Amino acid sequence: MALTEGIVALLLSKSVSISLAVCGLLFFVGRALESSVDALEPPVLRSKIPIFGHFYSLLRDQEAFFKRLEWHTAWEHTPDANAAVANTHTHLVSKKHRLPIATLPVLRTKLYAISDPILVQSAYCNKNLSFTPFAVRGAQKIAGFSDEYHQVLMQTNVLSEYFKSLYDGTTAQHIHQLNVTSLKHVSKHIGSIGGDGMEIANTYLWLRNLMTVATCEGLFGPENPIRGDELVEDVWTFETGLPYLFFHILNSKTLQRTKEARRRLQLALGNWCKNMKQDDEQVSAYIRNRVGILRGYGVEGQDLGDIEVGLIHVPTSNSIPTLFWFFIHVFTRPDLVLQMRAEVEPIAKRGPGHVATINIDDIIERCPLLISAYKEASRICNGFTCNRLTLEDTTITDGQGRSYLLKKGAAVKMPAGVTHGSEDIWGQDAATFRADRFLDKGLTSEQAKIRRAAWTPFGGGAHMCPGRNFATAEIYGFMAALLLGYNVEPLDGNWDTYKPPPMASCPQSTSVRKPEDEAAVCGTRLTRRSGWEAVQWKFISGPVTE
Ligand code: HEM
Repeated sequence: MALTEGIVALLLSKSVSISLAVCGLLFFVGRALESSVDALEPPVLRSKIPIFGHFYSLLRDQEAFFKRLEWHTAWEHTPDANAAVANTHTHLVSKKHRLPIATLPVLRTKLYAISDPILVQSAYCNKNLSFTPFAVRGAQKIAGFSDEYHQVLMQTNVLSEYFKSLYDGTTAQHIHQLNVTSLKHVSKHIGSIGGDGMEIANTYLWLRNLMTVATCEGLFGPENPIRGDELVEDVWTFETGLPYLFFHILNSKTLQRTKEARRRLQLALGNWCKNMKQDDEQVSAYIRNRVGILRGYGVEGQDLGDIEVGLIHVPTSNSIPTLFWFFIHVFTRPDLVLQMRAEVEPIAKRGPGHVATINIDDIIERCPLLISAYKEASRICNGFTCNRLTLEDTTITDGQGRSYLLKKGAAVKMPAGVTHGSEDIWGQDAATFRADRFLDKGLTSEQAKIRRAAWTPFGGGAHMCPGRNFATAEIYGFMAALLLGYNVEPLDGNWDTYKPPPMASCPQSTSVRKPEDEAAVCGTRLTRRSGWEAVQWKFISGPVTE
């Protein structure tokens, strides 16, 4: 009795009554503000914090937000096993459900989160789901270009021509050229390692700086503007600061540093663009085409550099962390190194003058373990959240023929981190690296189909990454040469005692997780393998050779 009276007194106390009233009000305001949800839309998942709860959690938790959503707990009536007649008595139990897709109310709008691989593919292929509105909104914030140019973007055809030019510039013929030019820079670097070997103080920063310049050599040609240490650092300062530019996060120091780095990059690109000849075939078609489109719309000189900065980080921000994790997974496993080396050895052609030639196409066709190990590394480190906007009411369908209505104007988010880490799809050991996972035998055709649909490091549909074949060729070529020609050891002891750095979570502005503390990544020692002491590397891709 005393307890009941105590509870009643507490409920009637002023502060508790006010709190309950505020919660109640927020609840009803939240529900009143929520846009209506059709019965055919995906099931609604509400946040515990009304109105802006999902928005806040998404900003705070980034990709981890979607991992929490995957499992939804609901109370359900379950038949009582002890009842005399089955189903006559039920009791309520809390059950976890995997949610393949959900509607998340956010303020007055809603977003759909999809984690079922077949639904994800159905969304990628749907023409009513578009990336373009995000590109328009994002471009001005990221590049910081003038309102005048923003008007050009909105009122002309420039954006669709620009996107098309990216894909025209990455057809097979252009990719072969990019592969060979970029890997030539890598060859020069590792070819200069002498008898004493090379000590690298920080493995991540070594790969980052080397591959940033190599990639830009391929893209910009002999007059590549991104060569000096300061500009390479600027590319990464700019890339890391993108969320600050995009969401106007007012951390003045980071924002200021990001804007300063952006300005230096814009000036370097502006100078380079002023001198770039439209018919210079030493410059990649990927860059030439899009500068050509802008020139066609009257953009010239420094203005070109101001806009081009918006994509400067794209070719490096994902490939380099992927290469780093691939490198770590492989070289920390001496047995795997031996197996992969045995696979690569027959494809390297030794010629006169200590030249070893590696053909990228041979790696793709004849090194299944290397390719599987790469895919596995990328499955684990890629946490891309794909964004699309529904331009019209549209439906997508899963593998069992269940369809879901997606209403016009809603954002669609597809977190690859969830599908890449799913134990249902990849097995109980989904969280660990298993080099031959992508060679698994004995899968049913359904399982194999789901795995194919669930590996989406490059996105999908009309906006699937146009640089994917360049990125993978750079990584395959570099790793093949390291496996063949070098012993790779950590500076601080042997690999058995080495602990790989923890992975940071993936911000929405990028696709691949970096090491949590880049500055603390351990160093590596590279020494020449016996029999490969004087080798100089040469790469071939398709018909293109150095
Ligand atoms: C391992 C390396 C890479 C990964 C994981 C990666 C991943 C991605 C992803 C997830 C997207 C978004 C796709 C979508 O929305 O469906 C994308 C778009 C894009 N990527 Fe990559 N990328 C990589 C390397 C590159 C390289 C080397 C280049 C350029 C040479 C490049 C150029 C682009 C461009 C231009 C887009 C925008 C395409 C569009 O919106 O139509 N990427 N990339």
